[in-house]
Amino acid sequence: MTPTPRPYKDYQDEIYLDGLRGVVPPYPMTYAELEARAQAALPPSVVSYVAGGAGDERTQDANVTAFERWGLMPRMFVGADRRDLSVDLFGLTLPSPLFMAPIGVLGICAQDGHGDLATARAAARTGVPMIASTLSADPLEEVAAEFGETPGFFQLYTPTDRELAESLVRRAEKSGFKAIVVTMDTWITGWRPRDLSTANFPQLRGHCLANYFSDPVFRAQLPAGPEQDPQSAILKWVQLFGNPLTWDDLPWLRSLTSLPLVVKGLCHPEDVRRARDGGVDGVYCPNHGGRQANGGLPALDVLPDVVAAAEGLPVLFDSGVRSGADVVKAVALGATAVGVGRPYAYGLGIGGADGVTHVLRSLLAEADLLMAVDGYPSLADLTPDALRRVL
Ligand SMILES: Cc1cc2nc3c(=O)[nH]c(=O)nc-3n(C[C@H](O)[C@H](O)[C@H](O)COP(=O)(O)O)c2cc1C
Ligand SMILES: CCCCC(=O)C(=O)O
Repeated sequence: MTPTPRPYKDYQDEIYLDGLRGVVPPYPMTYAELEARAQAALPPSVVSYVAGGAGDERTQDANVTAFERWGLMPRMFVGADRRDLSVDLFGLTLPSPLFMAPIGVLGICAQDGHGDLATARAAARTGVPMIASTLSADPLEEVAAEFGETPGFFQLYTPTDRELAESLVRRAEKSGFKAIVVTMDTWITGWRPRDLSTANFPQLRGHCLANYFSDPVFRAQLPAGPEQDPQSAILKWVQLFGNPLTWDDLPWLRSLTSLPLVVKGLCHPEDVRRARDGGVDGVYCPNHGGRQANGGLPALDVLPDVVAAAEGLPVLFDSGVRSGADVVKAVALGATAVGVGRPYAYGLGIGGADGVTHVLRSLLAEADLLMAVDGYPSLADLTPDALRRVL
């Protein structure tokens, strides 16, 4: 089936039309303003958690500036009046390459504490898939129930207890998630000075354990229900959370599900090849937004080698994407789908589901308009040849 091309620029039309009626856009139109407004609206401890990264945050900053080193070459006489941003991923036709990267403890960004549900509603409205984190304030079944027609993916933090991992995956399958994304780079948290100086990390646990507390396998290991004895439940979670997996575990991970299996955190081409040989359906190349390891390469710089090593397997990318132009550049460098993290968390912080919807629609409108102006009517036209390195 040929997907109908979507004019994402319709968001621009709506904003101008509103302007003619005297309506001032309620949400910021640049990332800098979005970040500033969200950081002013959210409590300082939430800001330090969301905005912070590892070490002196050099890698986190480099993720963003890496995009400045690439420029899209404009092409004329193309007549790009209809753009097609659709993408085939795991047998699904997605309306665009954009997706929402998994964000744990997302609830704290929303006024009512239910940020996962609000984000899922924005996914339903925009068609932009959400990868729901294991670490959520709302059980995955309730998050999935908000997706509407938009497919959702479940991100697994693999616990040390295999039975619990299996249970989480079974629940995700039953709830209709369309892929399982296993995150490899965060079985232990990196050195995060902002969280250390506010010492707020332990408090976050009260806001992200709904999937564990609602899990029968987890509950069976507790002396009493988490409702009666939250302390024991949290201690049990600390024991079970981080599994330093090795390649010997990959066959087991693969056997967990017949859904598409994606491995998140792969940046080295040899790891990509090995994961591919181990039967994964997609590789996901981020550096966790610079939150885990400082001093590494910007994620965008490793993307071309990851794409080459993936040999045609879908490559999901995130880390540092802040604009529609960044989405276009990541696609041109070979990403099949492109994720954002902090931008939508900030959208949630300033406007709940509406704020997330605004952020996503703005990214899509900007990407769409860039493809129109520069003469790239479809994603297939966006190849490395479309880019030049800025010297
Ligand atoms: C507050 C926050 C929480 C995150 N939690 C998770 C998580 O639970 N699971 C995961 O795989 N990645 C998590 N990530 C990493 C994101 O999925 C993504 O890799 C990163 O945010 C992308 O970078 P960006 O924020 O620069 O767009 C988190 C990122 C942030 C900012
Ligand atoms: C224990 C990890 C918390 C969620 C996460 O992945 C992050 O904060 O980056």
